[in-house]
Amino acid sequence: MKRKLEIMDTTLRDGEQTSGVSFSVSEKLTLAKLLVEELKVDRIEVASARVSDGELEAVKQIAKWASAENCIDKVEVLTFVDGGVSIEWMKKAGAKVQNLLTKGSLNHLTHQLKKTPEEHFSDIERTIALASKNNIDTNVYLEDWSNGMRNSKEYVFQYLDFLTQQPIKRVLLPDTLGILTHTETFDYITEIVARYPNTHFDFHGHNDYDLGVANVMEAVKAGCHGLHLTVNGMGERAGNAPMASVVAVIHDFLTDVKINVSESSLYKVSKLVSAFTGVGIPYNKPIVGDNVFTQTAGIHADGDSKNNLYFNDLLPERFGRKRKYALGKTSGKANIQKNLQELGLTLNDDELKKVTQRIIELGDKKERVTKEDLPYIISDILDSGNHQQKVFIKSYVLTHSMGLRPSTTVSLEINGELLEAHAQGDGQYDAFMNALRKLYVSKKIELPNLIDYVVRIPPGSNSDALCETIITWQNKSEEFITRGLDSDQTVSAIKATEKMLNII
Ligand SMILES: CC(C)C(=O)C(=O)O
Repeated sequence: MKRKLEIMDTTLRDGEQTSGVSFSVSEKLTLAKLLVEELKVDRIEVASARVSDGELEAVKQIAKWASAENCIDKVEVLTFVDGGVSIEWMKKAGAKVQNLLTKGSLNHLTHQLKKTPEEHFSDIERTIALASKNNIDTNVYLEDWSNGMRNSKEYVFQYLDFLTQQPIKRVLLPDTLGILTHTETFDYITEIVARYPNTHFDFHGHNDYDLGVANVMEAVKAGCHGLHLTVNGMGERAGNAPMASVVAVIHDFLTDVKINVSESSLYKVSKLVSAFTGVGIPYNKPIVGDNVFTQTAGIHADGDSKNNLYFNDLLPERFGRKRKYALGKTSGKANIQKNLQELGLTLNDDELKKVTQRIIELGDKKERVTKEDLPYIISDILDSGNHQQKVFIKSYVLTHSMGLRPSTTVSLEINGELLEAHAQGDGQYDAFMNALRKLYVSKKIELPNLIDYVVRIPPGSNSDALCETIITWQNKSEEFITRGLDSDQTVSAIKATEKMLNII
């Protein structure tokens, strides 16, 4: 039978200790509901007592909602050994579970509180009794517990001997400074769980050495009963163990425990927290980063079509996401084919080769191409293929300087003959057209009139790779359109113009 593991989310308390982050009252309420109702965490720590009027209002609103939903016991507040001030604050807020911050290392106790263990224990005992009297349940944090285990183990066990006799619900073991290795985490928690088999222990891991997830894994293996996590790993300094990675690790590797958290809501919650905090999610953040389900190398896309050779157990669909195939220098035909399939498009070999070539060229220019850009590239390539090219724009110089009229020098090859002209205009493109007109007048050819000029970027594309210029021309009574595609707006107009020169 699987052992139940409680997940406590502390995004709204420790997560808010991320430098520069502050949630508004309504953001806290929205996230509290989402964490409990949709992500289905067991408990949420929503604030520190006494911090501000805003925090009091946030906890009041969360407590009101949670009471109405019969889940007030899931809402926890960090409190202090302060002679009852935090308890009064809890009463005003309507919260019913306090996470009391006490000292888990002799170092903190003697240097910060300047008390003896006995004095500290009796202050704690009074605080717990006062809470009970006011119908408030108590969990107890042993701040700096990890250092305590390393440097003052005797104190930690003296304290736990006392604490486990108190009317409390849980003991919370923080690696406050994120100093533990995974082996230490395993050894310390194994020792503690063996010594106090009837006590519920949570582990609260920080990520200073990027060992947050590894330590949490070892804490679970060692028998802890609950974990403290934050969405996107937000939190003090390097943050806390991140919710999404830990949930995936538990589901895939720690199969003797069960958790309630819903994998398919992780991405949505992660995005919302990022939007509320303004803290971006790194592209490569496991599970929730933008790029983590994107195959970039063509060989991977090819392998995906052959018995899913490049899949692992982290299937994007588990997390409400989709696999993507990047378009760029290294992506190759297989990635393009995967994107074409999604768009419902097919190309022959020659067209596919040309599209691949164009994407490689854009990649060389450091441009990022997306699936939404593809129809534009294809249309540009198919369009170019329709005309026998007899005019080539060989080179041009466009100048645009403050206080001077824009000017262009352009050199053209027409049926093998090289011609050059210089002109000024009201803008760079106007100067370019004036130079072309000069060249064509010398050949007694009248160029069509430009009657409409539209610039757009492929809709839905979130890349900055491409821009399309669509020009409508009038040649005597006939109207026609040419299009140019490039990452540079003026160049896209020049490409559309070169097409016109090859049509007339
Ligand atoms: C404030 C305390 C509980 C904390 O977050 C820690 O010790 O890591």
